[in-house]
Amino acid sequence: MDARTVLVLNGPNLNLLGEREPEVYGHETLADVERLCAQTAERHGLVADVRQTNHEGVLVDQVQEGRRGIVGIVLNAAGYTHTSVALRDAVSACRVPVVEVHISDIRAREPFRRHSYLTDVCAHHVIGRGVAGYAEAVTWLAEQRDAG
Ligand SMILES: O=C1C[C@@](O)(C(=O)O)C[C@@H](O)[C@@H]1O
Repeated sequence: MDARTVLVLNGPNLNLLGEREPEVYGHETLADVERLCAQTAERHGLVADVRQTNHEGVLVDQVQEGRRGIVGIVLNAAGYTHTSVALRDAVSACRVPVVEVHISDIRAREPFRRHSYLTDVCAHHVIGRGVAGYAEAVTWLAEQRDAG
């Protein structure tokens, strides 16, 4: 990772994109997300480093790894969004902007999804825009870098 890196972190069950509740998350897979992020980053002269883990501590480690010296982090923490103070604390410690992404509109789903521990510590949010939201998030980070 270096000053051209956008770190794209995906939490639990996002490895199942495409087969998991397609009526909610669509038919695109994590490989499609990876391709989209790589292409979007490349258009801005950046490099996307896309990862996925089902483990909370690993996600915390990955956020810490990206906390400085890169363009920013795109974070779809999936289920940990609604449960993890540890992840929120890791995001708070970041010196680079973190964009919260959700494929579905968590504000319009079950009540337990409406609260995010991450929202007020993230610099920007792209929620309910499908997989295309990842491209929006990468573009936002690229624009921030260009403006800064
Ligand atoms: O796993 C996920 C995916 C999600 O983060 C989304 O991208 O819409 C929304 C979360 O509530 C859920 O637990």
